[in-house]
Amino acid sequence: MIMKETGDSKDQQLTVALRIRPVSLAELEEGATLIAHKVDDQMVVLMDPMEDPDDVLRANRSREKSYMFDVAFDFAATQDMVYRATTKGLIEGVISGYNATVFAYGPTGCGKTYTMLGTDNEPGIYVRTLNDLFRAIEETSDDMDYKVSMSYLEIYNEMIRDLLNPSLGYLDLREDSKGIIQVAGITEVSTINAKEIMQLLMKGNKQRTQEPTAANRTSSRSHAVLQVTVRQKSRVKNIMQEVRVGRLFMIDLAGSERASQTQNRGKRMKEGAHINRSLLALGNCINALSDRAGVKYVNYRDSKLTRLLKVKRNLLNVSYHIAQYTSIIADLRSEIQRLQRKIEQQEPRPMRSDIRSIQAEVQLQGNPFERQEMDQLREQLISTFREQMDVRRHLMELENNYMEIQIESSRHLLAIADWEQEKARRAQKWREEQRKESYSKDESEKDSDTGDDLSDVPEPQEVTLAREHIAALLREQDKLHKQKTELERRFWEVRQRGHRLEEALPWRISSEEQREVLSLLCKVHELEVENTAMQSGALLKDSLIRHQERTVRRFERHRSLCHRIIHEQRQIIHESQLSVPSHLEELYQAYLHELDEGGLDRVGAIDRAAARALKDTSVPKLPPLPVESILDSDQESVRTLGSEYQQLPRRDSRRGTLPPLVPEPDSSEASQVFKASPRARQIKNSAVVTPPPIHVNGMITQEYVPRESLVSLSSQRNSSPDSSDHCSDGILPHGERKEIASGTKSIAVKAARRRSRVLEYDRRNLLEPTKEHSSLSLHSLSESEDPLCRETPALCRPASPGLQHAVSEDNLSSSTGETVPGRNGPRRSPGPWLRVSKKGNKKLEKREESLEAKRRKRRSRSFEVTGHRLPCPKNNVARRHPLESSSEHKITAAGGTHNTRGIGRAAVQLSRVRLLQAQPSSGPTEASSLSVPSNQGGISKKNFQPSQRPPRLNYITVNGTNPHCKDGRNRRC
Ligand SMILES: Nc1ncnc2c1ncn2[C@@H]1O[C@H](COP(=O)(O)OP(=O)(O)OP(=O)(O)O)[C@@H](O)[C@H]1O
Repeated sequence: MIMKETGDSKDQQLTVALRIRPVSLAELEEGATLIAHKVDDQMVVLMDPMEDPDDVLRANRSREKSYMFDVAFDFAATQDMVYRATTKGLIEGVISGYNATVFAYGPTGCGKTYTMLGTDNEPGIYVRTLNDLFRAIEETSDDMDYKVSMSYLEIYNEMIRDLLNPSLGYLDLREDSKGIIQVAGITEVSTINAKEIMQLLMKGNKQRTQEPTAANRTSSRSHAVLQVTVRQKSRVKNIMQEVRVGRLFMIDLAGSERASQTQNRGKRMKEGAHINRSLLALGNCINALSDRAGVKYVNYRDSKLTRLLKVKRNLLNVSYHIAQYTSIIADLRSEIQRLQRKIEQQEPRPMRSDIRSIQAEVQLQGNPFERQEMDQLREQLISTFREQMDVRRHLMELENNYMEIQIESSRHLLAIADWEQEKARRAQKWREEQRKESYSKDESEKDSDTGDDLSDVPEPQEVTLAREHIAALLREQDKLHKQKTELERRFWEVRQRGHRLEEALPWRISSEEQREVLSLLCKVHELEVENTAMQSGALLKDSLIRHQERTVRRFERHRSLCHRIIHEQRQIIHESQLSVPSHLEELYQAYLHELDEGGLDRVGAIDRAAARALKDTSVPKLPPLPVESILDSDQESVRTLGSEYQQLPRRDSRRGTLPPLVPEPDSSEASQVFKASPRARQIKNSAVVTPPPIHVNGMITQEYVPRESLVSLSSQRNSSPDSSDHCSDGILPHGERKEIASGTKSIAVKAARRRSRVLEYDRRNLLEPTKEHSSLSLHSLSESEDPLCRETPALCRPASPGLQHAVSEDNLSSSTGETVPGRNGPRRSPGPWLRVSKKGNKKLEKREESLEAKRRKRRSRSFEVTGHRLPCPKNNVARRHPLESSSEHKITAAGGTHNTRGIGRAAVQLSRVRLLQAQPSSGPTEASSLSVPSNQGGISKKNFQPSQRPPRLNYITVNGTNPHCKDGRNRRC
């Protein structure tokens, strides 16, 4: 019987095969009969040798037994059949680093040695296995480096002897540091010669302890173990070299016997006892290993055989020493050099066909006169093309510089605007202090100490420097503009010259082939020019995308600010239990709905996606540049971009109705303040396709084109020759910028004028017909700038005391010399807020009026600006509206008491909040695009606060796997 075992303890495979030995001649002579019969490939029947048909008492008690095996062979089976069925399949595993054991088990004389060792003519499993093993190694030796060693030993009476060198005596079993059992001092033979191995084995087998027994004349009284070790490692050098070791044990066990049958006595009997004990230990181990329920402990120590066969992990990782790294590196270097030599030896192949070499070939075929003519023409063409390219490149550089100057200018303008804002804030503070002091003094004293001392506030050095820089940048810009105009003119001329040469080709060159070659040359040049134009376009596009992304980020920031303001105001309403007009409530519901739907998030997402798409898209192929508009290639990119904007979903256009941006430090405040400047209008009318202009109270104040885009686009506009008449910078008309630089007028003054114009316009067109509207100019200011105010006046009421802030005492319109109509017009019902204010002191009201009258007389030459700050975020909001002051007279008109001031302050705050929302609004028509269906789902959100939005639940789905096994154990299944 042959058993084979493979794998480690977690994956045992045990195959049991049975071969029925033929009856020997001697046995036949003794009248023996065959009692084992193979029924099929797996079943064997063992007849009852004592069966006697005449024995009536045992007639119905047959002792016939059937046994099942993995494979069953009868006496006709050959050595090769047995080998193939039991052992051949193990070889692949062994050379891959697995262990395997094949052993022959059975009673003495059953044919174990014959099966394992065999004869010269009929070699058994040992030799056949080794033959196939060596063959397999040879087949894979290109990639792997193998080392095969072999040892042959016997275990006799629990003692180990080296069969290849018996003189060594008995050997010990030892376990090394890695837990591998080794036979200390055993002879290991490294050979791949099968014949040699056979001789060695035969020789070793003769050394084996054999004694004649009653059952077998050459009975083996020991276990013979042939151990074949295959070590392998990859031939590819690596830092961590993996060495795999596979072992194959082929064992010819001593025959199990019954003392009664062998009739052994004395020494033989003692041998038999050892044999049986070790076979029992082996049987126990096999049973334990083959127990599928998972036996935790396998007792290998009961016999030397089982200890030797103990299964251990057999993969060794060898960390190579640093010296070996050096050798690996050296190997790799030499490999690189070898490959480099190989590349060098290869014939150089032309990468692409060169137009000039083709031309040379063609020329060789033409006549000398034509050749000369062609040479001349070619030279002319090439020099023209070269010149064109030079000019084009120069233009690109200029445009780039131009853009940088504009960005730099924007930065300085922002610094100036910041200072104006700061100045206004200080003025406001100062006025408040003065006012407080004035209350504690009598009337006569007030006249002497209420002068305007702020005119002497020294300007910080950085602001002065900013003004100087702007002046220098303006000069630089002028210079660049002139250079650019000149270059454009040159480019035009050269381009025309090239065209004329191209047109002259047919009549100057008669050879069709040569004409073709020159045409090709022209084509190549055209492509080069196009390429340059594309690069220029790509640069512009990149810049626009960057600006756009920044704009979106700013919108998002601003949106979160609005959320916060709405939320806080809502809380005040809620806490004060104020009644909210129904239309305002509807708007609020619409706002909540939008939040729920994530509409604004989608807008942001669309923006980002569009920007990404633009970024990812390769530079679009531009159409051939017409000579007359070659310089407008960049504008073409802008157009493309514009059209891409247009293709965005409808919602995207709503961005135009969003509030104005809170500028970032690098953006241009001026471009914001002067958004209605001629320059901006020029851009609006340019070829750039943009969403509809944004109306604030009927006036076009801003286009959708982001401010930063305005800055960058301006350079492109200026690239056309006819742009020279316009302002030379991208932000402001030249004159205005010079004014800023010289500091004769502040930006604030300019903005105030514009604001007043808007105010006046609004008052006339929008507010007066609405009798409900307040006559307070302060309210008017806020309402006039907010479409929401027009639709929902309640929104524009003063905020609760919780939002009170300081109030400017200046009249914006009077400071700019323009009157505000309707100041004394009908007042809006004060509502609950005003009711609160009316509790004020009338005496104080009177005093306030009187003060106001005096102050108006002393009003400074220019208006005073205030810089109210919202609680958060400080800078952005404040900076955004440096000029949004409210005037003292408004307060007076509202009642002139302390309490009324309080109302006014609150109103200022509220109006500021709303200004942020309102400024870029598109008026009523566009504003409608902002509104979303109010609470379509009919869900009541009356008490719903933004902060109380239900948490979003994320469900995590684990696909198909249960972290716990069926058996409940927490391990990977
Ligand atoms: N399949 C076979 N075909 C022909 N002869 C066989 C076969 N099997 C065994 N024999 C012969 O039977 C005899 C006993 O065989 P063998 O020595 O191999 O038995 P064994 O199991 O090794 O006995 P022991 O355990 O006592 O060593 C040998 O002479 C051998 O040649």
